[in-house]
Amino acid sequence: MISMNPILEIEGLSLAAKSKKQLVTNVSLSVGAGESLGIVGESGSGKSLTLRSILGLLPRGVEQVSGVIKCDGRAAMIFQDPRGALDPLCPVVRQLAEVVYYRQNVSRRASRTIALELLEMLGLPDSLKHTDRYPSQLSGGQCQRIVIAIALACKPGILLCDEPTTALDVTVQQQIIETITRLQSELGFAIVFVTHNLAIAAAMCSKLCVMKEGKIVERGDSLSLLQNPQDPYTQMLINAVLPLPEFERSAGV
Ligand SMILES: Nc1ncnc2c1ncn2[C@@H]1O[C@H](COP(=O)(O)OP(=O)(O)OP(=O)(O)O)[C@@H](O)[C@H]1O
Repeated sequence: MISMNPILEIEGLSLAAKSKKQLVTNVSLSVGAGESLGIVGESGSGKSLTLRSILGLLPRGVEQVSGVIKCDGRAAMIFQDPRGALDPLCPVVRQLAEVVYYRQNVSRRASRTIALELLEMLGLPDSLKHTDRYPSQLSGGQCQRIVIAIALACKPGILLCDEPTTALDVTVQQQIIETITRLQSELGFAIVFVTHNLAIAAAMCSKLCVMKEGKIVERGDSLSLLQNPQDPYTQMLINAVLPLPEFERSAGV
């Protein structure tokens, strides 16, 4: 699965804990400009560590032992817990304007104007524009939209998403996924989307990598991988997606 015109290439990445325990082994992948790649796998399979290594954001106690990561463009990341990604003591519009100011190299006045435009792009209510609100005064979905706006303020060539909808309820999950997809088609950035939810990954991404115990066990186009999974672990993941119950249309129901 080599991408033409790759914006991100990872070659032979291995990560280990300070205790020498191997956490990620020989992971290689590439993502083309404007492409979306989903990384799926159960908890602890190494998805987040792989994603974090792209930005050099490995947690304390984990180190890269081999491999090369080439990212040919700006990368921005959205995390699982939107509230935790925001400063609780700073109004959200000010946080957004601050990133615009430093990343886009514009005046303070222009940074606020651009921040307000980003709020609009993310479909956030007008009330946020007039009164500066703190993260604790926003819903989880609104906080995640602010986090996405902050990521977009960096004008990324690639957006790294680490389970960005896991902490949200299902209807808000759907809205956030639609928002990311819409912005991708408007702005053209590539996406790496990490999730344990195969259905979400397949809906969002044209290509998938399946990770198990720190290794990629299968990869391919989303549709063919779902229709014809080769690895028993991928088959198990697909079978684990619960089907909707069929409602009986019996008399009186
Ligand atoms: N700071 C750390 N020190 C030691 N081991 C760690 C550290 N952070 C993560 N690990 C281990 O690395 C492995 C991979 O973790 P990672 O967070 O990448 O998994 P994941 O697939 O993203 O899981 P989840 O879906 O639950 O977030 C796990 O076994 C985890 O316990």
